[in-house]
Amino acid sequence: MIGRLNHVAIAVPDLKAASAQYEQILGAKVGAPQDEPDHGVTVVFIELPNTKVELLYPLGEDSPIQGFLDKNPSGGIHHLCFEVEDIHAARDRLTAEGARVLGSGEPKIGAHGKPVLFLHPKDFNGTLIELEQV
Ligand SMILES: CC[C@H](C(=O)O)C(=O)SCCNC(=O)CCNC(=O)[C@H](O)C(C)(C)COP(=O)(O)OP(=O)(O)OC[C@H]1O[C@@H](n2cnc3c(N)ncnc32)[C@H](O)[C@@H]1OP(=O)(O)O
Ligand SMILES: [Co+2]
Repeated sequence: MIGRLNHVAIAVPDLKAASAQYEQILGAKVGAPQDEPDHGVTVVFIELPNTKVELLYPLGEDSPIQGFLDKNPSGGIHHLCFEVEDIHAARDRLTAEGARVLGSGEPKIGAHGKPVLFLHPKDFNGTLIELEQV
């Protein structure tokens, strides 16, 4: 069911500093910040030959990543995003297997304009999983 690793997301305390680090110290191709109010984050994508890094910074009062940054003030790996062909079929299969789909259970449009869903970290070895339909 899951396909390619679309991105590894890192929550950061300072988006500008983290972007500069990837661009200047790690020599990566860093995109411009994108506000995603529907998700409560500002994101920066870093294109790599085989996947992407998604830098995340809280946007707005009730950002879903604020709790994570409060617990991890220097930042940390926040989630893995896997690609799926059919996000509704994936959701239904995962739910049938007892996995918790976060939010309403209906996919939202993510940063790439594709439907995304999130699976509870406690059901996947302490790792927040995002699914993106490609
Ligand atoms: C623009 C979209 C973009 C894209 O790629 O297209 C994105 O990726 S948007 C990314 C931001 N959106 C989300 O993360 C949505 C899904 N996340 C959530 O709903 C919350 O973050 C949630 C429910 C996973 C955690 O929320 P919160 O931290 O406020 O809740 P708790 O404190 O109750 O946490 C419960 C439990 O889980 C642990 N936790 C929290 N976040 C993570 C994480 N990222 N990885 C691993 N574990 C996590 C937290 O420490 C608690 O554990 P406990 O042992 O009980 O302390
Ligand atoms: Co993501």
